[in-house]
Amino acid sequence: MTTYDPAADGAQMSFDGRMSYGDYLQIDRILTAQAPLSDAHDEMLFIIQHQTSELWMRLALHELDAARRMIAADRAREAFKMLARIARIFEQLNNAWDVLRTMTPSDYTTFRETLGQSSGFQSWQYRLIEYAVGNRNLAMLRPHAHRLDLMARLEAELARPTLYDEALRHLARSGLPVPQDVLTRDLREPWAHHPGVQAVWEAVYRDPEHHWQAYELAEKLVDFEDYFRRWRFNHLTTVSRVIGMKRGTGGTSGTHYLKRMLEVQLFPELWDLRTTI
Ligand code: HEM
Ligand SMILES: N[C@@H](CC(=O)c1ccccc1NC=O)C(=O)O
Repeated sequence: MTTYDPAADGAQMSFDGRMSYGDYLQIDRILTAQAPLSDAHDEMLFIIQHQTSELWMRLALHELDAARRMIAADRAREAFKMLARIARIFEQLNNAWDVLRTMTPSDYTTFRETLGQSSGFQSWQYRLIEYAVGNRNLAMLRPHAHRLDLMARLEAELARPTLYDEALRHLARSGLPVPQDVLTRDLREPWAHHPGVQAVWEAVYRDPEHHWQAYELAEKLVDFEDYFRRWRFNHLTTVSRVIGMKRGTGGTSGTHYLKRMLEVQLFPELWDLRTTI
């Protein structure tokens, strides 16, 4: 059998002056951005795990922005596709923990010191996601105070309605009795459980056929929160496996802090209604 020659099949082989794969995707820039500070074998894994996570977070933010715009324009059906994608992105991030978990405590201690006081706690994209979906803790702005550009982005996010705000405004426009104080709330505040909102969602879930779009939107939100929680849980489990009860490099109590974050509920009424309907 003769060796297969892709050129004979028509494959383009000459990229002098033509845009190639690497040009379009800026592969050189991505693949020169790994700079381990130690000789530890696992530091490359650690860096790539975080860099790929940040890339997926970039896409999640892109989708979250578009989903909110669609809901604000009463084009909820188009937002469903984006919300489904965001949940899948989180599934991807969840699966990625399996790779990092191959790093034992012995492996990690060989380079943990080189990380100094840096920590995922300072990920501004992660904070933007938390803010976009309603977990608006202003204390989390402080690690970014030295970067005015990032502060401006985080502040701009805090001035915008969250995903949940947009969903509730959409429901109000469609005629459901969303309480007025919810629609005019201080957007910089974290979401607080509201009985009037729960009553609206209860009405939707008691009669899905009459509120099909609101019902579908609610399930998309729950799905997202479900995957997001799994991410928090996987993080906590990985951290317990790798550093036990040690304090975090970012200065927090470590697993204790992460356990507390696991208690955050983004859309509390959507969970509580399951008990009451
Ligand atoms: C061996 C692996 C890891 C360990 C031991 C670890 C440990 C920790 C600890 C202890 C904290 C609390 C903050 C502190 O004091 O440092 C934290 C926060 C955080 N980590 Fe990790 N982490 C690991 C992997 C990752 C990965 C792969 C990501 C993905 C981007 C990540 C993202 C974050 C984020 C976003 C926070 C802030 C969470 C929040 O404020 O709710 N971590 N991590
Ligand atoms: N907080 C971790 C360090 C850590 O995981 C980390 C360090 C630098 C950049 C990203 C990190 N990932 C998540 O916190 C620790 O205490 O070991």
